[in-house]
This record gives sequence, structure tokens and C-alpha cells, in this order.
Amino acid sequence: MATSTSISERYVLVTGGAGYIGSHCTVSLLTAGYKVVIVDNLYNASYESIVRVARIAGVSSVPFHKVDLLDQRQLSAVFARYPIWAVVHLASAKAVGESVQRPLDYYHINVTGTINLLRAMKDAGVRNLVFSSSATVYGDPPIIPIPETSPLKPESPYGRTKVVIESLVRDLCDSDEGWNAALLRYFNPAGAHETGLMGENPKGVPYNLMPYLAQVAVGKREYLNVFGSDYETKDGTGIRWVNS
Ligand SMILES: O=c1ccn([C@@H]2O[C@H](COP(=O)(O)OP(=O)(O)O[C@H]3O[C@H](CO)[C@H](O)[C@H](O)[C@H]3O)[C@@H](O)[C@H]2O)c(=O)[nH]1
Repeated sequence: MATSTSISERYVLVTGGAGYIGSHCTVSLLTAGYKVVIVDNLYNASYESIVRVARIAGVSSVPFHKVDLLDQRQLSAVFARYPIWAVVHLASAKAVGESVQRPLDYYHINVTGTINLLRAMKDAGVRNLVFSSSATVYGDPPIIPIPETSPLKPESPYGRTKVVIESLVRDLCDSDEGWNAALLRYFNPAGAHETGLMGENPKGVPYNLMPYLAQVAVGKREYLNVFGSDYETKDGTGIRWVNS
């Protein structure tokens, strides 16, 4: 990503910057000296997390725009307003089970939203991208630990949206060598910021295991349902007691 500007003049746009990974990522970017602009539709996150990001990073505020990636006009307006150098694209619908029930919504939000973002980037001449994919693209992998070369066999609509977007980004890079892109396939992130000011706190009932478990631990919810009935165990469930 060679460019003549210094880090302190580089604006990084973080989509989904109010979310769990986005808020931690924004703190790291600010601490490293980058300028950050956040877009987030606040569907599953709160503005409060951006206030805390600013507090942890020691800045007065972080530029924030409540924009949905499905709104091409508003998205382009953000690119017109800031000299953005790179985009970290985290905004996504991300629950495996929900994606099985709502495939159209998942493809629309994730794939169409990303197409809108990439178009806005292209129009603005921004071609540095970090895309938040997922380890879920490997499905049930034949080898563990999973080598990066493992076949891509996603088992849910959610996972398939990530593979589609990865392919799209590769095709874009093939079409124009000016694009620089990284596709990150991380597993299940967990934990809070060391200040205790920032953690995973989705709106409503969490769909993912860790935030749900955390809410049970603090007494906000009564119990955790352990999903699954066809594990290779005596009763097929993943539930085990200390003496069983
Ligand atoms: O209340 C719950 C919630 C989840 N689970 C189970 O816990 C495991 C983890 O579930 P998560 O939803 O937390 O995570 P997934 O591995 O299904 O998927 C998540 O991890 C992926 C990376 O591997 C992606 O990042 C994706 O966005 C994210 O949803 C799964 O077996 C799930 O069935 C339960 O038993 N009870």
C-alpha cells in the first residue's frame, strides 16, 4: 500500500465500527496514529461504543455516520467528505442460524452491501481494502488446525455470502492491479478490552455463543441452550457434566 502520505494524514473508513471487532479495531488504528471514520447502521450495535472508543484512544470524538451500506447515495457522500485512504469492511449480518432462516436478507445485506461499498471505493479512487471474512468458509474441515489452503465448503447461507464476497474481491484485484486487498478469515473472537470499557454487547438477544454466555454469567439471562443433537457422543448432544 505505498503512498506518499504519512500515517497521521491517512483516513481509514471502518464499516461496522460500532460493533465488537470494529470498536477494538478502531482503537488500534487510532492508537497507531491513523484517522478513522466510522459508518454503521447501529442495527446490532450502539453509539455508546464509539464514545468509549474515543475515551480509550484519548481523542475527543471519532467521526461517525449512521449509514446503511444498502444506501449507495449516503455511502458515496461519506467518500466525498473525507480523503479516505483505506477501508476496513466489517459491517455484516453474521449469525449462522439466522442466515438459514433469512437467506435473502443475508445475501442482500452482505453481498449487495459490499458491492455498494466497492463501487463507492472505486468511484472515489480508494483501492485499499481489508475484508472481514470468516473461518466459517471452511465448513467442516478435513484437517485441524485448518491450513489456509483447505477447501472452501461453507455450510450456511452466511458462510456462502463470505465466499461470494471473497471471490468478488479477488476478481476486482484481477481486473485492476491498483487494488490491494486482504481477506481475513477469523474464528470466534472473544474477550473484552483491558480497560473493561469495551466488550461484545449486541442489541437484543445475542445470536452468537460468547455474548449469550456472558449475559448468562452476569445474570441477565437464565440459562444457555447448547445446540446440536448429532455430535459423536453417547446422546448426540454436546452437553457434558463433570462426572459423566
Ligand atoms: O445459544 C447458543 C449459541 C451458539 N451455540 C453453539 O455454539 C457454537 C458457536 O456459535 P456461534 O454462533 O458463536 O459461532 P459460529 O461458529 O456458529 O459462527 C461464528 O463464528 C464464525 C467464525 O468461525 C464467524 O465469525 C461467524 O460470524 C460467527 O457467527 C455453535 O456450535 C452453536 O451452535 C449454542 O450452543 N448456543
